[in-house]
Amino acid sequence: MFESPLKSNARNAWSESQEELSETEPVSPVSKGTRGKKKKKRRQQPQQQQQTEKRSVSAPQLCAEESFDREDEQSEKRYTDYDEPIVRGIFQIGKKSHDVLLTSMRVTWSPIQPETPTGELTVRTEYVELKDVFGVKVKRRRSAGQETGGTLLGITLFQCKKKGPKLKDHAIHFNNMSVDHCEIWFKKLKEILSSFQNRPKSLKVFVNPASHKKEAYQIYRDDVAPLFQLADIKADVTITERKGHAFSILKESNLDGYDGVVVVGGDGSVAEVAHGLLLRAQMDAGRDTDSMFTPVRATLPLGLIPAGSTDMVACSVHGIRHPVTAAMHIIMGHHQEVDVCSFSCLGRLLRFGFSAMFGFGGRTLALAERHRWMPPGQRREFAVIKTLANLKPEDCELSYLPVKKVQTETLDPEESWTTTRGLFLNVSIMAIPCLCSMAPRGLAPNTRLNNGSMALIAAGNASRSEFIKHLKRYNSVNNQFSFSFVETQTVWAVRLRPRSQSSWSDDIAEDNGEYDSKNTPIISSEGAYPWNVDGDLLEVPSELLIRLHPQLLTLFGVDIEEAEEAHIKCSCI
Ligand SMILES: Nc1ncnc2c1ncn2[C@@H]1O[C@H](COP(=O)(O)OP(=O)(O)OP(=O)(O)O)[C@@H](O)[C@H]1O
Repeated sequence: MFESPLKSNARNAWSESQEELSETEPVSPVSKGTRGKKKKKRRQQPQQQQQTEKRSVSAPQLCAEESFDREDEQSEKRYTDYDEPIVRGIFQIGKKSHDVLLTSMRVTWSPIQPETPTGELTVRTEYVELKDVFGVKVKRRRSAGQETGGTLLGITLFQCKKKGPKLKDHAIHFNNMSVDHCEIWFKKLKEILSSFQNRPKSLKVFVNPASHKKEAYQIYRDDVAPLFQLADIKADVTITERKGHAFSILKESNLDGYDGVVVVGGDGSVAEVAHGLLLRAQMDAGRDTDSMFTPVRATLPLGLIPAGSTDMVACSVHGIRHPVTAAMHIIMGHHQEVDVCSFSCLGRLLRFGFSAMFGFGGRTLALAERHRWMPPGQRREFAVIKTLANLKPEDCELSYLPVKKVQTETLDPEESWTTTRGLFLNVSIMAIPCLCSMAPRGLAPNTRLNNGSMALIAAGNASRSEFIKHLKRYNSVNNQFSFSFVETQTVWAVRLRPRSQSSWSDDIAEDNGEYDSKNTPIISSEGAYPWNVDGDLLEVPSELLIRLHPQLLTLFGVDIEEAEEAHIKCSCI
């Protein structure tokens, strides 16, 4: 059936605004050559050509094999290499009429030009691969306020284009006012596009309206939803009302009809949704999460639209903090397997996640959380400065399972653990690189999204100034690990048991004199130690076990090698 007028106002407005683009940029030029002498027999005089053009406009050629004579077949081969032609016709692209051919793999077009007196003709053939096309729409001109009908102008293809590290949408207009002509092209293109299996058709979307500068909904509405509509993706949107809202929906709802889950927010939202998806998978598979279970993979891929303040997970999987790039990865169905950690205490699963920090990282977050009344940037800077001022090492027993040791030895797993006891300013465990503007190469630059291992980065006891130098190097070209007190390991599992007598509640006691007047709630529980797990505060009463689970989750995105350039400098230290 001939679709259109476009279904929603938003879509109409979007599509019609594309009509303003009178000239289409050239896309993927394939040949600039001379097709003169060889093609002489086929070349028509301008009058003949006009007739052909008129005929094609009212009657597009469906390219059944028998519809081409031998010579035509040869010329088609030149266009398509090996691809069978499906339909061929004439469209105006930009200001010129073009001979346009659809095959199952691409749309190819070349301008129809009169022959020169010498018979030489330079033809610029261009094409767009259908694997890069995510939408096709009928293009109509409508007057202001008109919602249906309108003059048919042709069809528009929407292409996903790579520009540096970004993905962008790009419209290519094929103008032809014949309804029959456009109908055939539209139907054929739709058929091909709907056959791409990885591309989602229905998504569950969570938008956290409280993320960062409270712009998540606007980002979704303006940058993402119109692209989903162009790609004919149905989006079931929940605007979360509180922490844990997305988690409870994922735990309890029927997710059968969805091809993926999308979160619009920051790392805290991503962590909540990733944990929800993974926990749901364990529940569905009957895993006992109160034991040393082997987790099953999440069934649905997760898309991340960055709208938070750090967006480390989104940056690690897209290489850039750019909502349109993130949306295009979802639409095109780019899948990236990602390693995930589980965090358990006393044999019980606390949560799934990507990264954890103990010591400086945990204390800073705990302090920032207690000052939620401050604006986010100010709160973080305050917490970093205050924690640095009170910098104290943690007395811990740190054990880890190094990757090499387990691979090369067939020992009892317990004997493979390496254990050290000592004072640590900070201990980080990261399953993914954790790229962010403050650490453009990543907090763990030597780990990859799915290399089957985690980075353990332990900063031992050192002076405040040495520790600050180490932190500052995350935002510079110098190696942040080339300090004698910093040790890195590639590991499969980590156990950390704090042995300090003083828990982080001591920091609160120190802090209370100054901040009681603000009525800041004390969120610590006696004897619990603060961990920063994906930007979320996790209070752990005793030893925490962190295990790596290779490729447990699929994200929409690609593995990137290059980090986003740091545009924002960290001014807090
Ligand atoms: N309506 C809401 N009001 C308050 N908090 C919410 C709401 N919906 C979700 N949350 C919670 O807000 C927390 C923080 O959100 P999020 O991570 O998206 O933003 P952020 O903290 O600004 O960004 P980042 O984590 O990248 O620094 C999440 O843990 C999430 O569960």
